[in-house]
Amino acid sequence: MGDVDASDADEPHHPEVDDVDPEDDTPKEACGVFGVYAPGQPVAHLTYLGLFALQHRGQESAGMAVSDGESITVIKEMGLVANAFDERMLVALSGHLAIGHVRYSTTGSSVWRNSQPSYRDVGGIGFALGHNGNLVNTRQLADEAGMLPGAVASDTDVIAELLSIELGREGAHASLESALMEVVPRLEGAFSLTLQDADHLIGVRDPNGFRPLCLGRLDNGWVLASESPALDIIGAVFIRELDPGEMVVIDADGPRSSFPFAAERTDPTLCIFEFVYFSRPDSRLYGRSVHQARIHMGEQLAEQMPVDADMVMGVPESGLPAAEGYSRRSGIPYGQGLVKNRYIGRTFIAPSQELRAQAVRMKLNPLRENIEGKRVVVIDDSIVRGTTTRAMIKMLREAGATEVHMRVSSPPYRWPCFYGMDTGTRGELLAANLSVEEIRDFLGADTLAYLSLDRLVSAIDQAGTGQAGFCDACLTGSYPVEIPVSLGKGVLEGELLVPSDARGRIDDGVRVLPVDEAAAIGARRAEAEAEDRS
Ligand SMILES: O=P(O)(O)OC[C@H]1O[C@H](OP(=O)(O)OP(=O)(O)O)[C@H](O)[C@@H]1O
Ligand SMILES: NC(=O)CC[C@H](N)C(=O)O
Ligand code: SF4
Ligand SMILES: [Mg+2]
Repeated sequence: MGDVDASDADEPHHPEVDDVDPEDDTPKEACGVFGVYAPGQPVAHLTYLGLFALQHRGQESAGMAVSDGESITVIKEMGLVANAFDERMLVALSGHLAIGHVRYSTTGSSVWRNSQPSYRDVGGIGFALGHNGNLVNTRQLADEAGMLPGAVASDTDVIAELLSIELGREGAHASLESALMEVVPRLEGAFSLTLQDADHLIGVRDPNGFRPLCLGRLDNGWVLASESPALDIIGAVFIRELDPGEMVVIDADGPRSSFPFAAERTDPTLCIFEFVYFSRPDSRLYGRSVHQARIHMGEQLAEQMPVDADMVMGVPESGLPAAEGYSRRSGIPYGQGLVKNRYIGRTFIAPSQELRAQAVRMKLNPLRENIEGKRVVVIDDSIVRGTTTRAMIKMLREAGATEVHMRVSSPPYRWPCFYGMDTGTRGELLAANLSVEEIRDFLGADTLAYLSLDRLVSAIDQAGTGQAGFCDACLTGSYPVEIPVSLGKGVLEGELLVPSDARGRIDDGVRVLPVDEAAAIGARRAEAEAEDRS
């Protein structure tokens, strides 16, 4: 197990685990953060439960830091929450304050050293930090602070280092809060943070609010979490979402707010994919039910792209609510056409190259009796590289579907994300270089249609009123926070930088295929054809 105390929290003495399978082509999650301030309560257990509820946001590593007012203990391990902690460990972790983290890496490879929380102890102030999001000025910050190559590998550790430098400046800061006021305005990109020192729990949300963060109340305490189901699971009452650009400090006097960012930087652009795919359906974002929003997406899709068919089915899990909506609006009966193996998470890793072709069948299996002889409308929330969708359609035809009409409850995913989701480069994105008709042909569907952006936004609006404003950069190429010319996951690890190819907008009239992207598409087609032959 990966238990360490604060004194050796930064020693990379654990076996390193390679990056997750490069063949896995489903969208990657954003991380999950959690924090609880609750004197007299088993905060380590509460953090365990909170992280369990956020497991869908990251499955590479899990960790927590617990303070008893004197010292902070950090425990982190590669893998799932259930693997990282056990009862014996949690019982030993007494304290009144804790933070927790589940990781899906976006800057810095998936190794124990980069797992979170990050811990530092400087100038008599020990602190731990958990981060959901991704900085876009990581290299610049590391250079400005004079960090030596290899000193840190993740953007989160850069934040921890900057805080350490501030706390180490003679007479500059008496508290973590004061150091944060200095450091967070220098960060650019996406960051929902939870932090703690011995006696304070702190939450910070970047001025765009790319990633969610909410505040909840326990009988005698307070909770911060990426998503509201993490509050439900520990019996906390949802109070509100933190505002973009807000910092909340919680201690014995309760929570207090401040806004450390320049007012002109505040520009709410919550990731629209939190509604489409990332967040749990039982989450509330911008005061709206994610489940209801997904149902409305399906209804809008039925209005926008109707089709004559016998049955509507969803691709489990996240395609199911939109399928319900499509069925309701179209009047075509809803049925279950696929069963998903519940023990395979979102980061299913194909055990070997040979087994990769079977990977989708291990994840999804058709219900022949429901499909045979039917014209089916298949609803999914998104297609990233399309391998899952392509294999799934083939499976449905083998199970006897006479027609397969694919409907996607979001627009084509054409641009890479730099704000906390790891989708790879443009060359890896199916819709980046192919027309809808070419994608339909590649997937082997009879028809294919995507929900328009206007209708997607209006579906979310139908689920409630209140704050709005979205990032839709992966759909439009319009990035709310500027991306440097080159930005890649290994920006601090000496890897060849991956060109972001991120600027500008799609010109639908002209498709320009850089040589490497054309090669990537060609290779994928050849691979698919080889699969077909086997
Ligand atoms: O680009 P593709 O290969 O077509 O993959 C896209 C699929 O991956 C995601 O589902 P995932 O299985 O990760 O999770 P879910 O069960 O929550 O829907 C997404 O919801 C699509 O179904
Ligand atoms: N997906 C995320 O939110 C990742 C957080 C951070 N950028 C990391 O790589 O650890
Ligand atoms: S680029 Fe896409 S996935 Fe990334 S934050 Fe924006 S909407 Fe979300
Ligand atoms: Mg899915």
